[in-house]
Amino acid sequence: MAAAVEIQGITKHFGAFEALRGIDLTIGQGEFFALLGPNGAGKSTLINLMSGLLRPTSGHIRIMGHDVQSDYQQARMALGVVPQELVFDPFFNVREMMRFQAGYFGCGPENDGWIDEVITGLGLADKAHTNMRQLSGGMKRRALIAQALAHRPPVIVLDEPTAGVDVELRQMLWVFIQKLNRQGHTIILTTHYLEEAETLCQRVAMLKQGRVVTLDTTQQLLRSHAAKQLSLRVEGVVPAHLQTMIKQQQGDEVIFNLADIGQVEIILSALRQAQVAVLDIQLQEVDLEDVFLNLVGSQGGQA
Ligand SMILES: Nc1ncnc2c1ncn2[C@@H]1O[C@H](COP(=O)(O)OP(=O)(O)OP(=O)(O)O)[C@@H](O)[C@H]1O
Repeated sequence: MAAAVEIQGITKHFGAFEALRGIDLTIGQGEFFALLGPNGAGKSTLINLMSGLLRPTSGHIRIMGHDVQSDYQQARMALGVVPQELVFDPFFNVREMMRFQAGYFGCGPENDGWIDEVITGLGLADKAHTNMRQLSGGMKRRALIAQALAHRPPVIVLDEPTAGVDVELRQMLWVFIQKLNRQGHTIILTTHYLEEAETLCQRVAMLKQGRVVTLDTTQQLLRSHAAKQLSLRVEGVVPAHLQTMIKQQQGDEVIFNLADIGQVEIILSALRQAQVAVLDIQLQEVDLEDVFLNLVGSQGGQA
């Protein structure tokens, strides 16, 4: 698979602080890729390096084969970044803003069909002639997504695109982005909604303190981090030899990590022998959130 994004030996220091400590990552063309990590892990810094807003301390990034520093114009044209913050030009309406943005990347009237497709796909059709400053917060968010897509970039980066947006926009955005992905666009997503990454993304990189701590397919990550969990309500003290399998214990509720389904019988018979009564049983699938917390912890960022 040809590379959409190649990140080689990237470090980024802010003074003495090392925000990125050597990132190597290749994202293939047509992938739907998740970049995950706790607050401060370095996701936005990496995205700002990809878009050329920041310069790396060392290393190289290429977008669709174009070096972000030595071939900035081509690299930037290949990339559409939906930023976290709502920053917009208050003087344009939605369509004008998109035309202006596309024009900045050298697109002319031939691009208008695409602009209409994006406006419709994001549910902005009846707001196309509304001035940006008159849009509600949710509509502004849609318009900013549209703006990032205006020049039809092959690589699309979505930095927390659904933070604080309503369910309707979230669903509409994902239907549209999945359609673009099927058409061949590469999608890179950072999100705190891990179920989104689990549903949408084929591969996941997890960042912690400026390093990639895990890089794998979503399926493999879920498979390799204990396929299931057994949640029990018990009366009595769980025997010591089962303690290493316990993921969490609160009051009478105990959650066990299962490496395989055969361990259910082992746990239940050990409890029976120890005369611990089982009041309730639930078998649960592990989700990406469990994997994430296992690997990076909730305090995985850097102070
Ligand atoms: N301009 C800057 N000057 C100094 N430190 C910075 C600067 N930009 C980012 N940092 C630091 O670099 C680290 C990584 O920040 P970054 O914003 O990339 O994290 P993040 O993973 O995107 O976090 P979040 O999920 O909160 O958006 C943080 O500790 C942050 O404080």
